Amino acid sequence: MEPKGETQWSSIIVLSVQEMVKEKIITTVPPRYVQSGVVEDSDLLTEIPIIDMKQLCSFTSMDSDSEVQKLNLACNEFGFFQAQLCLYGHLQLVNHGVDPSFLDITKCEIQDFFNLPMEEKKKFWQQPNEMEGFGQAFVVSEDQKLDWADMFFFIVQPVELRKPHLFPKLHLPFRDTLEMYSAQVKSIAKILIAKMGEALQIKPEETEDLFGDDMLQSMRMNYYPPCPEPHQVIGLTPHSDAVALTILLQVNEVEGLQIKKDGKWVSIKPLPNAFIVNVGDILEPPHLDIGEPLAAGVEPSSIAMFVIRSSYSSYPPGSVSLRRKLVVVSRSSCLSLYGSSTTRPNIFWGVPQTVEFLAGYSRCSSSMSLSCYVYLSRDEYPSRSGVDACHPNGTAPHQPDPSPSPPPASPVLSPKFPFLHRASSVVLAISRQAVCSEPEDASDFVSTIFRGADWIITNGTYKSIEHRAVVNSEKERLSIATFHYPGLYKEISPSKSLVEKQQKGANFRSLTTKDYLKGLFSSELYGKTYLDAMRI
Ligand SMILES: O=C(O)CCC(=O)C(=O)O
Ligand SMILES: [Fe+2]
Repeated sequence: MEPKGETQWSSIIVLSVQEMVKEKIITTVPPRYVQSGVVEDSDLLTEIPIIDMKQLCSFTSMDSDSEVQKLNLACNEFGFFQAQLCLYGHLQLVNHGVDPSFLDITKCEIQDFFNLPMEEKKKFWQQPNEMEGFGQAFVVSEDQKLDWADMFFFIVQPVELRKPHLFPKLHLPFRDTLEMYSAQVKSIAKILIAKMGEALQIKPEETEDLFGDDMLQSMRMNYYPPCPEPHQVIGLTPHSDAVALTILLQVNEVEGLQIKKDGKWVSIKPLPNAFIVNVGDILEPPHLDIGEPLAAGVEPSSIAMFVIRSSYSSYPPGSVSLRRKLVVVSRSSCLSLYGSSTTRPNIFWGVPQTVEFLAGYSRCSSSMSLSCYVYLSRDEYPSRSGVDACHPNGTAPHQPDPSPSPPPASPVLSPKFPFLHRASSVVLAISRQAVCSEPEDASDFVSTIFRGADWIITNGTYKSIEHRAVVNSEKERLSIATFHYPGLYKEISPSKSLVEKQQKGANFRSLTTKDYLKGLFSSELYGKTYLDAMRI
């Protein structure tokens, strides 16, 4: 397999934060790293469920069952109120069978790797139109805020996808160490996925097929330098991992990982030599609560703002016509709601980019914002192109609203609507009222979208958790995340046996891991927006 092209993801090349901190005595944070929402101190500490791998794999069914049950129970702790099994997004893994002295060696060598002289590291730096190597990921615009971190990202498995100038060129014994680490972590991932499948009563053939020998594995080593103003920056932007399963190891003793629990950021205190396992988006459920239509005359309770960026779209231009279904709220009213607690933070406004199109519909409840996206072809919203005049400090200058034009005659998008289209940054607001103003159309519109959302493997069962990394003023922090995905050409879709069991009659979409990743890496990282964007 030709590695190039298959995994041709890219991120704009940026300077090394580690180098910047090393070379200059930095007393204030350069503007590009200053985040608009100052990172607040979190005294909250959470203990995440601990799963004992030895017990999980035990042949004594009693032990093994109870550990599988623990996996299930983890969900209740998170309080995701569904009668189904859910898995708490992060858990710690002990007794995982990886020799602690081997882990110590791995950690030391990762530290040495980041401490190589810049001349050496340059050989492994990202190249134009590449994502792998040293750098940052998800940088899609020259004005985008940057994380206070350097990373080294690369595909490890399958071997034929390794970039020739990266992994094979790593020095020894580091390369061998990583090779062994990769194999050991992969086998843990396989066991965990099999056990999750068992707990969910997914047919073993299904998980084995998806996560077989061709399973994709990548690694991301993170280096977070100390920062003179740690509350002004973010080490790693909030996100959920767009993978199936992440196995994370803290490389040094410095804490910084936080997860979002009940709407608050809480720190995780890792156990020594435990892996932190994180359920990714590919196993995450869609939220199907679409809410009640508003009664006539009732003001909309919420307006949602969304950004969708894209570098590609897979639907034929002009094939979608939803305009008649939606009334676009003026950008001024959108802005007046901007910053309210029911809308997402303002990061969306800070990134000027070319604009394609789109419309979104959302119902914001008090607890969470439910969202979905509908994409309109560019020529349906020509006047929206003013949106790219966003002001970098987080407020967008008001643009005149588009003048209404006659609604196109074509029908609401079909459930077969080709999927995966990420347009350049655009924010539109659609009021619930607007959607509800034409009840028939609205329900058609909404149900079409939500039917389409049923596509991720656990079909509404497991939960990926938003997390981030924060930094401190004293000490660098390092971690290594190993991501696991189905094979590059495997179709990601809800498990068939699970769908049958749940009798939901899901009308789900599927797409290959390759397309999924292509969409992912063409956008800025932010919270669960990628997953949300896939909910069409
Ligand atoms: O550094 C950490 O603890 C988190 C890393 C992470 O979430 C990631 O690499 O996806
Ligand atoms: Fe992550």
